[in-house]
Amino acid sequence: MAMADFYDDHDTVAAATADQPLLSVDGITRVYGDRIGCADVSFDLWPGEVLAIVGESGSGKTTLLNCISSRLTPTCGTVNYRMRDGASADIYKMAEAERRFLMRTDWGFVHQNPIDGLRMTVSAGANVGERLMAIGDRHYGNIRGAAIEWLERVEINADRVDDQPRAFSGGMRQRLQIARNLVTNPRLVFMDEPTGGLDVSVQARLLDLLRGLVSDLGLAVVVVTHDLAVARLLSDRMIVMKDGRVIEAGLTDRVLDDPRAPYTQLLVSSILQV
Ligand SMILES: Nc1ncnc2c1ncn2[C@@H]1O[C@H](COP(=O)(O)OP(=O)(O)OP(=O)(O)O)[C@@H](O)[C@H]1O
Repeated sequence: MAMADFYDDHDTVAAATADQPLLSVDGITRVYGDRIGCADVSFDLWPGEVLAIVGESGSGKTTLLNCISSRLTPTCGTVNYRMRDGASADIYKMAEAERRFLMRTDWGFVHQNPIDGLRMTVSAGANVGERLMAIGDRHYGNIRGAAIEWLERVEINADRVDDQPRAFSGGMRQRLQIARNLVTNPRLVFMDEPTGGLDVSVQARLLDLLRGLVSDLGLAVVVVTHDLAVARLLSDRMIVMKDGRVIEAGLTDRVLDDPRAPYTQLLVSSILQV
């Protein structure tokens, strides 16, 4: 497929496939030797839907996120993604180049630590512009213009465009990482503890910004968090993991207001007591 054709007919296809899942995860299991990372996880993610994966440390959240975002090959199970042309593709049967293209364009991945998702020794503008170049944009003026527009959208002053992220605060770096991910207009963004490691007031501002962007752009998101407040604010639906397995799933408000599994009840009540 020619890069320039990538976004053509997007709206037509999006309308035609709105009643089909964007991502279908079926029986995903990943073991590390005899240790279970995650076991037999299945769910569908719909276009524009935000799904939170919650659970305590070691419950398998990151393993699952990496398996469904093609960063870690599962031991068994399948992940099917509905491409922009409407066809469903098994992400582990794609050619490597096709998968990499998908990750640079239609998907985003926001790491907990912005250092893992940014290039620290190139300018903020280049960090954002680089993703546009990956989809074939070669016009310097356009790229710089889009980068500045995105910096402003994530509340970074345009006059910081030539600064390197090394000179940014933790919150600014995380917002820059978000801009870098969103500039290609992805349909699906994976986030691993996007507000972890930040001060509480910085977290609140970032969450607010993320919530606005997700809703304005109609993004589908899978967000891993151990923080139920993040799940409450961002997600429509959530799955609760324990020892690598899903022990409860449902609409976020339902799970948090009326948890059914004893473990979820414990999680929820421990937060309420804080
Ligand atoms: N590379 C690895 N090698 C061996 N075991 C691993 C590896 N990565 C994860 N595990 C194990 O898999 C299980 C799930 O870990 P995982 O990191 O997915 O959990 P998590 O819920 O994301 O935890 P955290 O919130 O602390 O990041 C744990 O028992 C962990 O020790």
